Amino acid sequence: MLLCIDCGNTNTVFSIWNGTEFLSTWRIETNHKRTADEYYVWLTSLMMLHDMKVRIGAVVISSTVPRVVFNLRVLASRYFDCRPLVVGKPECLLPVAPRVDIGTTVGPDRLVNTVAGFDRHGGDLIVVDFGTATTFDVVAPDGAYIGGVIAPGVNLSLEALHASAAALPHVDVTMPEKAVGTNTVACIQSGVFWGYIGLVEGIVRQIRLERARPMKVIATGGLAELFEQGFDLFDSVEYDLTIHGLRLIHDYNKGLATA
Ligand SMILES: Nc1ncnc2c1ncn2[C@@H]1O[C@H](COP(=O)(O)OP(=O)(O)OP(=O)(O)O)[C@@H](O)[C@H]1O
Ligand SMILES: CC(C)(CO)[C@@H](O)C(=O)NCCC(=O)O
Ligand SMILES: [K+]
Repeated sequence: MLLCIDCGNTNTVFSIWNGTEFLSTWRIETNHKRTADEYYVWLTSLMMLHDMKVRIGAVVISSTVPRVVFNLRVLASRYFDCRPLVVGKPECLLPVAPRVDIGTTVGPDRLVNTVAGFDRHGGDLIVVDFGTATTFDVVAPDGAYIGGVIAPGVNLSLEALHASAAALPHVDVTMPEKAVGTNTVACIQSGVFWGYIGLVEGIVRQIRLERARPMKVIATGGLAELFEQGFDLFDSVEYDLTIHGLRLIHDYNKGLATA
């Protein structure tokens, strides 16, 4: 079985692929201090709770936090007796190389989203990921990542307001009833919610103008659903996009190794 690990700046997602489907998806806060032993105890407890008796024989990792990769490598070698495939490392090949400025390192999550989006929808695609940052990945007709947009994430924007303005409380994001807030919380919710609707609309419009062609827009990440309701922003919302891309990249590299 294949263990797919998607490590973001806030959360890390583990998912087990049995060759046909993902059996389970579990989420843990990202923390570079967590040891391989801690990961293993957590993982095996969840497997036992779900009555899963699986043998993991391969691991694929995408990490936007370079420091956590060390302990995840130890996890793979100590407990699963394998060398993990790490997206972004030279030994991990992609079906199509990204076309960006020389010396630029593209976030591995964005490369993975590109591969997954292209597999499901083909090229001329914009993948919007609502994570710690809100990213837009632009996929060319041949499946290459050719650039995109990095905007502050929704929760990050809310935290920044609370942290920097003495009178502004911590607020959870939600869709407000009206744009005109009649109390502080409603004002903040309006600013962030309608602000992000406008941000997505504006960025997509601008990318389409620049590319001068129709571009499909798909969304992923925990908050995609919130922005999906009632608005025509996305052609589809796919929560499993990153994990799907990890599996594809693993299969692609395995195919090359055995070819
Ligand atoms: N309605 C909601 N209100 C507030 N937060 C939400 C809501 N729905 C989902 N979330 C948050 O979205 C997050 C899941 O999103 P996702 O995994 O895409 O990004 P992340 O973990 O925040 O960032 P990263 O992937 O960069 O670590 C969860 O942390 C969850 O708390
Ligand atoms: C933008 C984030 C933080 C989104 O997770 C990540 O993809 C990243 O750290 N990227 C590196 C820079 C880039 O993608 O151009
Ligand atoms: K993510």
